[in-house]
Amino acid sequence: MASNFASVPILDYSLVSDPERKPEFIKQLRHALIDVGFLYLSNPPVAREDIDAVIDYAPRLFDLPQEAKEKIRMVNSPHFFGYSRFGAELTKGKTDQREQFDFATPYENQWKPGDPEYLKLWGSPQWPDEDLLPGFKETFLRYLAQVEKLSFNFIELLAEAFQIPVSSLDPFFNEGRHLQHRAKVVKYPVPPDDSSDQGVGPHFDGGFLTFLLQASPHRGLQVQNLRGEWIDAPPIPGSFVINIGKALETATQGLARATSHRVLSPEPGSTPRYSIPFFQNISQNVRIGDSVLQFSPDILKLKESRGEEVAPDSVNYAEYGLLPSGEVALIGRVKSHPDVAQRHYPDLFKQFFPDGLPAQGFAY
Ligand SMILES: O=C(O)CCC(=O)C(=O)O
Ligand SMILES: [Fe+2]
Repeated sequence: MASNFASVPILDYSLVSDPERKPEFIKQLRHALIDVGFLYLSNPPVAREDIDAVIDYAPRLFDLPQEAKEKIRMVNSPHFFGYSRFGAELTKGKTDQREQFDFATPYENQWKPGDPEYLKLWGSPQWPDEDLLPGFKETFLRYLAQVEKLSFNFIELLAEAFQIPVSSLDPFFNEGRHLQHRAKVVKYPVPPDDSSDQGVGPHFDGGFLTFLLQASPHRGLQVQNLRGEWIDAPPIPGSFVINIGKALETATQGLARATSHRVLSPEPGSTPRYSIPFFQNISQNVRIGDSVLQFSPDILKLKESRGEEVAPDSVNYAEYGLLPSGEVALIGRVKSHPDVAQRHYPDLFKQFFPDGLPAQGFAY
């Protein structure tokens, strides 16, 4: 029987610490991973005051003087961290009407001559001047550390839901979990009346799990169901939206479903929408095709119960199984931010942009 969905399920993390009710959580998780690819997580193990604080900082970050933002613009950073001006990217040929800052969990770049170029991708983020936004860096890092911990807990819950040993995930985290995860703070302004309403066009995320904090009360996030219909995923205060990236979909033989999603701009007369996605990474040297997880036939059969799916509007990442995950990520970044690539990765830049610098990047 087909299991199309009309809403995104809500899972309560407090069930996880209750031995009697944890099986209920695991069952709901299995359904959400296989049949939906999106879920809300209520009562997450992240301090409410830190969630509230990062939500409060979001508009203030964008309200910094333009020169303070430009000072940390992404083109300065070989790690693709920092500020991207409004409208810098296209998705499916249309401008994404958003402005963003890319930050990350702490990491010291380890690249040395002779290493693969993708090892340059992880390194120190650029932060705004402390005196302009006191406490932001410290608060945001404290928030990220908690979401990172949750991301590892959650991947273990996924192993339980799919009835595989937690240790079978080790190959994806083969540097002792010393990884760097990227997180953005995003602003979707109200577009002028005659403009498109594309906040970000239909896409899949790339990595393992995404933990999204919707940082203002606006609707706008939509998720594409199996019939191709767009379903609203409005903010639920105090909860995260969690979704599956293409790397995890590939690693689980498609059991965990990467689901197409998009954001519509705020309506005319409204106010800007803010969001804070956290993208869980895996080790840069892992080639997913070499580490695909194995499941029992009973678990694999659950995939069939999804029934027929129409082709989603998002375009696929074809390279996933074949290249080291760091290289897949670097290629994605090069396409999205050609100006950064031109400065820091000139050979790759020439390969992807033989005609020179385009006005905008191509997210997908
Ligand atoms: O802003 C949002 O709610 C979602 C953003 C998103 O899907 C992304 O940046 O990958
Ligand atoms: Fe996304």
